Amino acid sequence: MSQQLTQAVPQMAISASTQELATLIDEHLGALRAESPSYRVADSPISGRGIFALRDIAKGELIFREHTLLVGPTAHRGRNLRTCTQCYGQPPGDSDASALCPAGCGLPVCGNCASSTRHTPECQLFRKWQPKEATKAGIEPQALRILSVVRCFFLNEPQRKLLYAMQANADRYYIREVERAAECFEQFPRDPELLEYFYRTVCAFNTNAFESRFHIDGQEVVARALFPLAGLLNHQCTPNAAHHFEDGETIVVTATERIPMGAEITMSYAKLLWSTLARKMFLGMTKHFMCRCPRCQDPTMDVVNPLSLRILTAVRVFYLSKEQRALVDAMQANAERGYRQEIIKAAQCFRKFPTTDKPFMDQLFRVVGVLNTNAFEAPCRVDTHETLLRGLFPLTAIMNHECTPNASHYFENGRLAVVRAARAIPKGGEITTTYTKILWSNLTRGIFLKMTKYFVCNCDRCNDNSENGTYLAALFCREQGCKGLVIPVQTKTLQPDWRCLSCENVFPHSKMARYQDFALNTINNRINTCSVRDMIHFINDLCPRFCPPSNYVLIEAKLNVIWRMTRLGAEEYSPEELAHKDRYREEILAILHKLGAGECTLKKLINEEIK
Ligand SMILES: C[S@@+](CC[C@H](N)C(=O)[O-])C[C@H]1O[C@@H](n2cnc3c(N)ncnc32)[C@H](O)[C@@H]1O
Repeated sequence: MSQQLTQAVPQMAISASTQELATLIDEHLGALRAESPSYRVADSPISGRGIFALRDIAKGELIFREHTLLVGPTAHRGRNLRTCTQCYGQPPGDSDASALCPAGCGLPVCGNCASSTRHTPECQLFRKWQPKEATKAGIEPQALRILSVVRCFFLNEPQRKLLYAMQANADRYYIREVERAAECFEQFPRDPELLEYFYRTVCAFNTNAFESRFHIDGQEVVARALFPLAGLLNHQCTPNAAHHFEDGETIVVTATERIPMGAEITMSYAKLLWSTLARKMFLGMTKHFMCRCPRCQDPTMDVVNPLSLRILTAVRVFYLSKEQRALVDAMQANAERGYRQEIIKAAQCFRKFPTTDKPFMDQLFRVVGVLNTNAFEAPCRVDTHETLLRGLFPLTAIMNHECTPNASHYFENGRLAVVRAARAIPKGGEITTTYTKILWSNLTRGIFLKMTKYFVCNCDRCNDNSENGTYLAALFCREQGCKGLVIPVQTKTLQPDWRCLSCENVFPHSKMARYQDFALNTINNRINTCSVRDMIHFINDLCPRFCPPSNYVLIEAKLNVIWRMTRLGAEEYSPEELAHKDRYREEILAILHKLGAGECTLKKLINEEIK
């Protein structure tokens, strides 16, 4: 494939602002700046500024190494948030609460880093803003559950008395349970006295009943049950007793710690791991009280809040030197209003976030724009603890995108980016990297770039609908009896027509997009649920019925098998399975070769896997 973007350009254009940026980057690199670098920052014909070869660069040659300018936790919901925000190791203990800074800033930090000079200013700032708690309450929906209330009619006299002695919060919402049930019957009793009894009972139920979970023949059953003694236990967010159900009719209450004589035995009505805010909302709305236990009074005992954690990287800009801040200011920030949400949502996690300070907020909005346009997610490992960092590497980020780029980058422990030539780069050629996965098809990359990076790529690969004969987008023809390959016709649109290479029939994009989605979902579902062994069978025997072997989704599935088998070790697999893995690897290397990817990161990873 001819590489139009990387052809030598005779004269490099360098505007004053680009020169200023280049100088700032040199200072940022410090000792990592080579004495006579093989590249320079200049104005790019692709977009804005880019990096260009100052001399011929050989394939595989190191182009530069760069440390982060700004780095912090990615703080993705659902990932392990219990990571020290300074050293990225795992704080001791096994709960989120034990990982949080004892001073109350709401950030997870290990014992060593809690008093470090790096944490102190961040801690002071977050405390000044007064962290609230993690948001999002899980409030249980009210269902129509009148049967258990009706059963009270069948209680004997002492049992009824006991029921009447139980607390019954008078909530109109509870009463609606009776009203909604009444609507289901033609002849629901309207006798005021009986209705009054119903209302009282439904309130007692809602105030005291448990949802007991137990198993019958392997099936989980949820029942609504009244246990008057257990119902007497008051709530504490960190209680001294726990309960479980032996079956729908027996509750067992156990002390979780030594309870001294005379002390009140408590249980939790809310889930132990819920945040303070979630617990408050649940208790307030469903149990009608405000808890005042020590945990509710002390937000530092709460779980790690991903929203306030994520803006840490942006906040760290305030601790950079004047020159470093100038470098951040000189970086591109795509004007995507959605990026601001990150700051707005985080601000809501603090009682005193300076939202009315416009210059401060504008600065944060700009920084978060810079981060979203330029930052990388780089894996980092401390001992056995693995995490993803969000790092700003200004020089690495200046590289423009090309779908089969001439340079590859990787990270050393989250804080050092290394950029190498994947192919020979002629003097004056722009040095490019890829923002997408290299094996994705033209359309998939196009949609990803448009939706997340806000541009349309115009590289040679994007303009070749066969992608150098790899046919990564190809699907089977929808015409009966024809098993030909169908590929997109036009290249500069995200909704092309598709044509069969055998029967030449043309299909609308909507039809082929549905087919591609079906293949993607079917294969990805298997990846998520199948063992490696079953996956190999699925790829070899079932996929060929509905997905051409060149399709990128199938190629990615083979890559997934390779990584999973590598992780578990060869001894786990039969010689036949290992032979399939070798075949998949050769197929993928052949595709990379066809694409002209050279010594790209994926090839490097696959070759390292062989070792
Ligand atoms: C990380 S920045 C790259 C450096 C940028 N050119 C600059 O001047 O700072 C990413 C942005 O560069 C632009 N860009 C990068 N590669 C591009 C390409 N192949 N075609 C069009 N725009 C591109 C897009 O605006 C993208 O959001």
